[in-house]
Amino acid sequence: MNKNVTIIGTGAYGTALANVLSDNGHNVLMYGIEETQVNDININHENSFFFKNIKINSKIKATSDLAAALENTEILILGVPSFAIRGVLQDIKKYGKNEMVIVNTAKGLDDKELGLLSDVIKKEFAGTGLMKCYTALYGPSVAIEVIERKPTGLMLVSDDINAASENAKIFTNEYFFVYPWDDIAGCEIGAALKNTVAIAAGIFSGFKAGDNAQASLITLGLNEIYIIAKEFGAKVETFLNYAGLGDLILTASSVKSRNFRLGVAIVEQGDAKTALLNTQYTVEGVASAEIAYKICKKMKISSSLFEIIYEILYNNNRPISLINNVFKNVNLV
Ligand SMILES: NC(=O)C1=CN([C@@H]2O[C@H](COP(=O)(O)OP(=O)(O)OC[C@H]3O[C@@H](n4cnc5c(N)ncnc54)[C@H](O)[C@@H]3O)[C@@H](O)[C@H]2O)C=CC1
Ligand SMILES: O=C(CO)COP(=O)(O)O
Repeated sequence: MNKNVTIIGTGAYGTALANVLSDNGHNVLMYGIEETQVNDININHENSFFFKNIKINSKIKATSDLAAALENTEILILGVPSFAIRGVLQDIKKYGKNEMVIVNTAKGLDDKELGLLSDVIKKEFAGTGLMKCYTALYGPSVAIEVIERKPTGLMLVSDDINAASENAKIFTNEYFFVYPWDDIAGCEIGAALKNTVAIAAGIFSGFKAGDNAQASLITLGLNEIYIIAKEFGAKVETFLNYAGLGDLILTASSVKSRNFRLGVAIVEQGDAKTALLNTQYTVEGVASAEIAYKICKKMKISSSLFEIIYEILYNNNRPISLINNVFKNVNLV
């Protein structure tokens, strides 16, 4: 059955998902704060700020009026970066009218409590009557390839596997394959921290560290992510799957990843401070690096990669220190 879907955010990923859901016959309304993007979607059927010369499904509509956007919503997709989630939730609570299936797509953690963003979202909606169930979408899915309708495998995760199964069907089609899963902690920590590993992989690439080194770095990253995620009750199986291994491989090896490209830029521009000043796009791995570092300190977890990358990003340590030190004294599972 066709659903009324509202997407919060007219960014790259929100637009890509709008296209998938519109292809699947659902009624898609995007809410954006950038008037030019809203107009581009409605008038030209493009979101050219993110995707040059690419037409999106002409049935997709956009608005900058949040109350109107939430009028008949059955499925609500949070398509904004992690830093914007708390603010967006307050707005949704103000204007929301119906009980909605929440689908989070932000790949980040909660910087205030050093915990899961899903816990923040669930807590904010508790008692409002606005949340039918909480779900989140994770997996290797760079927006440009989704817009190009290239095959993509993902996981829709929820505490309730039946809710995950039911809502996975809304997204699934012949190029977008969504598998239901029930390990929110594993998926969320995997998705947030793979971005930081991708920055490290970009630094390795910038220094031409070699293919052996890249493969070892990705393996170390997966180990360290799992060691952290285990503390939150994550399942090991999540890390063998699209949300864990899949998204890590993609982001830590593709120049289509903004996190990977930041790592390369850090080497090209000499240090993280300069590269960050020149970065204008969303790079979730920077905030995740600080959160991972603090979680490791708090939980007394020894983490070679996350400690070194934190020092590079936040104390402007020399990027070469990653290559020189990351494989010394590692903690492997
Ligand atoms: N781009 C990608 O390939 C993928 C991105 N993601 C995740 O999706 C999340 C969003 O990423 P992108 O779409 O790539 O970011 P983006 O930078 O392309 O777009 C972010 C959008 O959020 C909007 N926004 C910011 N604050 C807002 C607010 N308060 N109210 C309404 N809109 C607001 C901006 O106007 C912008 O349109 C991130 O957590 C990212 O990690 C997940 C999978 C793939
Ligand atoms: O999460 C992503 C693909 O799954 C997108 O990665 P970037 O944010 O590094 O571009």
